[in-house]
Amino acid sequence: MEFDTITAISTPMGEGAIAIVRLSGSSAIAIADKIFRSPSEKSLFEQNSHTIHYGHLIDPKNGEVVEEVMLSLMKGPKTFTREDVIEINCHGGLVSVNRVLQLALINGARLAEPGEFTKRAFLNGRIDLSQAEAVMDLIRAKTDKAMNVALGQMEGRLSRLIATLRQALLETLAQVEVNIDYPEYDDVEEMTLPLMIDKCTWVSEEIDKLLLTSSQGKILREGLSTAIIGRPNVGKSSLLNSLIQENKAIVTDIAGTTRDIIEEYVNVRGVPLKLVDTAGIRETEDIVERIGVEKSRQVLKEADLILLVLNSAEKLTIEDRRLFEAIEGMDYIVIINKTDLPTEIEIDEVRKLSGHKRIVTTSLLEEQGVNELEEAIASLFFEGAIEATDLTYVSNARHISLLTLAKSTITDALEAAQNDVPVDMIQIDVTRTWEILGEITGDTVEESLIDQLFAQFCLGK
Ligand SMILES: Nc1nc2c(c(=O)[nH]1)N(C=O)[C@@H](CNc1ccc(C(=O)N[C@@H](CCC(=O)O)C(=O)O)cc1)CN2
Ligand SMILES: Nc1nc2c(ncn2[C@@H]2O[C@H](COP(=O)(O)OP(=O)(O)OP(=O)(O)O)[C@@H](O)[C@H]2O)c(=O)[nH]1
Ligand SMILES: [Mg+2]
Repeated sequence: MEFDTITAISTPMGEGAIAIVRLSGSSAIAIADKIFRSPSEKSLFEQNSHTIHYGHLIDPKNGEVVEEVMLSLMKGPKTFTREDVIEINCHGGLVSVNRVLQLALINGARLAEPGEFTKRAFLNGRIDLSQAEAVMDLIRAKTDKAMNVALGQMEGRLSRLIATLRQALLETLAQVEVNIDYPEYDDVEEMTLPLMIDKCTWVSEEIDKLLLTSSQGKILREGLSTAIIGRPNVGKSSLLNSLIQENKAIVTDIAGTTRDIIEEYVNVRGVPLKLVDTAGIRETEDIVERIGVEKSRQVLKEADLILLVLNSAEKLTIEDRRLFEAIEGMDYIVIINKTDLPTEIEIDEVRKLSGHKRIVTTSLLEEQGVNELEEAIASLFFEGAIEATDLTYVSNARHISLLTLAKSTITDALEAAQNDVPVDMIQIDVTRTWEILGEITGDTVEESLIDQLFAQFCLGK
């Protein structure tokens, strides 16, 4: 496909020693040639692809030197976008980068939309939609594991699996057509239904496997939403601070210190946590504190994991017991804090209240027990997890919802086939499944959705 030539700043604005302005499109080299002069005065058209050149940017209107740069020349189709690509490495700093961008714009390039370079890689067939989405996930990845999931998807793992499933469905549909067109087989249904049942069962099982990875995949991507709860003054904010190894949350000996929700991302032994420090939960007359307590209850509802903090130096209270009730059935770890003080808490009672759940004792003041807690979090997450490396994870909400939809249409097809529903009815469900799976890779997706997806990218990507 032929597109106009786009340009954008591909590095963060106003940060860093060097910045990159990127151009892509059929006139990228011509535009660069107009504004770039190397000491050898050789035209860029005479240079080989994938070479880098030192020189100056010159304003062709007045011959003035605009910048000193390094320029990379990459001729299509072996480029990020499959088009001719020029990358100008200029000095960092807002003025320099903007000058270079202006020069490119004045000389025939158009300002790229967010994600438009990656969109071209998609439109020119170098990557499919799920791979393009992985590029975005990669930028946003907060941990090694999240990055590996994105890399796997970018390399086309999910795409290949989806393509295999679609191919199987297509072949089944083709075979059904053959059976219908050649009715020398006296019973089309008899020929066709077992084949359909067989293939639909396989596709359905594969979709199930993918969906099974989705909760872990989503957590790797977005972080395990982890709420720190407990009565006022037990050490919740101290816990947040020691997990993130910074003093983000205010810690005082005044009960009711934390009134708003504090959120922090941390990487605990490869598990990304979105940690939420909450206001201590108690009945309170203070209006500000009460709003905080209400929010804490809300956070509690949405959490994937609860860290319940108790005070070792006090007897269990009715509020502690209520908290145990509130988190029943959820994943939680009990932390008995302040073990440096004389023990008052009824440990056996805590064991009973928490059932089989793990209990960790800490003295956050003396920095004791944090390692054990980290271990408990990591083992909870990876417990029973299948070998993470050779799994194709699904982590993207759009993909998960499409897979769920595909699962329901293939189940419809399967049930119909098992109940001797006429073949042409089953064909509709199988075709629909094929279409839905195609939306993941972008084969059967609408243009407006494509635009919307790429618009979420950062500028210059
Ligand atoms: N300077 C710079 N660094 C960058 C990028 C970039 O665009 N520019 N990337 C941007 O995100 C990433 C690298 N990703 C890339 C992916 C594919 C191709 C590419 O040219 N693919 C060709 C194969 C080239 C070959 O075989 O030699 C192709 O698939 O046809 C280039 C970069 C990270 N670093
Ligand atoms: N002795 C002792 N004191 C601790 C320990 N951990 C925290 N503290 C102290 O307990 C007090 C309360 O700690 P915070 O972390 O603010 O408690 P919180 O649960 O966030 O309290 P609220 O925000 O008021 O609900 C502070 O004075 C801490 O220094 C510990 O292990 N031992
Ligand atoms: Mg607090």
